Amino acid sequence: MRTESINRRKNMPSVRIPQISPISLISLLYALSLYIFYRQGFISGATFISVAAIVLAVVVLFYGIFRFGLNQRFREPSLMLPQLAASLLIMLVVAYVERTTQMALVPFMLIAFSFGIFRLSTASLIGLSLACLAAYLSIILLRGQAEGFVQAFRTDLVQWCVLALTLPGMILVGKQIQNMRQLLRATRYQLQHYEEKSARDELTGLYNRRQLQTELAQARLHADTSGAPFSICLIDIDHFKEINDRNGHLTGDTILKDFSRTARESIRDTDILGRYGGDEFLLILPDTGIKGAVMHAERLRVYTHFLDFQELLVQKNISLSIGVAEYRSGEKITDLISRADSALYQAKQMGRNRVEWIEGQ
Ligand SMILES: Nc1nc2c(ncn2[C@@H]2O[C@H](COP(=O)(O)OP(=O)(O)OP(=O)(O)O)[C@@H](O)[C@H]2O)c(=O)[nH]1
Repeated sequence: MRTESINRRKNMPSVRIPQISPISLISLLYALSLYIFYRQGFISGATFISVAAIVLAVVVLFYGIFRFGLNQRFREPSLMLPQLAASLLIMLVVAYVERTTQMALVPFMLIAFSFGIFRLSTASLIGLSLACLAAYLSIILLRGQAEGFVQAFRTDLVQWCVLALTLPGMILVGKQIQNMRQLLRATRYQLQHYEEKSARDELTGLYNRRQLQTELAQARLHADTSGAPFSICLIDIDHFKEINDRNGHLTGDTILKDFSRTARESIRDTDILGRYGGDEFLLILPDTGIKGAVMHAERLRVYTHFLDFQELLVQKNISLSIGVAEYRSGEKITDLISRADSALYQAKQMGRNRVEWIEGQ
């Protein structure tokens, strides 16, 4: 079917160049900020080089993991938690070793967390926040013990309190964003579902008349731009009124469904079959001229004629009359359908159970 083939095309894997993750970028920016500390004489060259080397190693490690698809082996392939934990750990260790870098700790920590709120569960976010706060408090206390609980210790403690009050706010915002994303995803899914449903005929599951008009317009556009031919077959089940009258409307419905299923199975992936109305069906054959279309129609007619409806029908079989027409460049779709309809009328007039087409196309 057409939708399936479109979906298949849409779902084809595109060549993706692995990128550096946002968290790795934050770590690199953090290393860059340390360069400023170093240039201004706040930290030693050795510290800067060591931190830069560690950050680079972590970035390369995660890049490699994503590049070779090793992340797919994990339950959460974005590896947000380990990435975030690694980057926060580096910042905390540096803050412990070089006190002045604490200035950069809070803003970078908040930026790192802001990425986490898109991927991590609330429980993971709370856990990570508590771990960070505990580690940061330990650093402050350890340093206070070593240097004495003086003014600097109180400043650090105030900064810690501010962070402790900011992080829950951040988690709250994150939860709101996650809820909104979930709602958006559900709405998009529902919209797709309704779109798909509105294009289908309820009884047979085939495209309905409205969708067929869209498909015909697309086929016409494609033919006009590419110069490739396309043809249509207007298919009608013979004496369907009689089938209904003799076997009941419900049996008629079953025949329509069974025929639709087998017809769908007998056409190419690129062909489009829809219910044009009542017992009439329309088959669009892209890249097919009149000869090919007549062949297709004839095959479908024979195929259908040999379908065994012994358990449903007194007359055991159904037959089709089919009118075929090839698109003439620039003509209106209504004219194309009208020619197929004339051919179908001819087929009915000539005794039914046959394929006809209008000569001189
Ligand atoms: N069971 C069932 N019948 C339907 C449905 N839609 C239309 N019909 C019936 O299909 C029949 C179509 O009959 P006609 O258009 O007269 O054509 P026919 O009996 O096939 O005669 P020919 O086309 O000349 O061979 C009508 O009796 C409709 O009521 C449907 O969804 N289910």
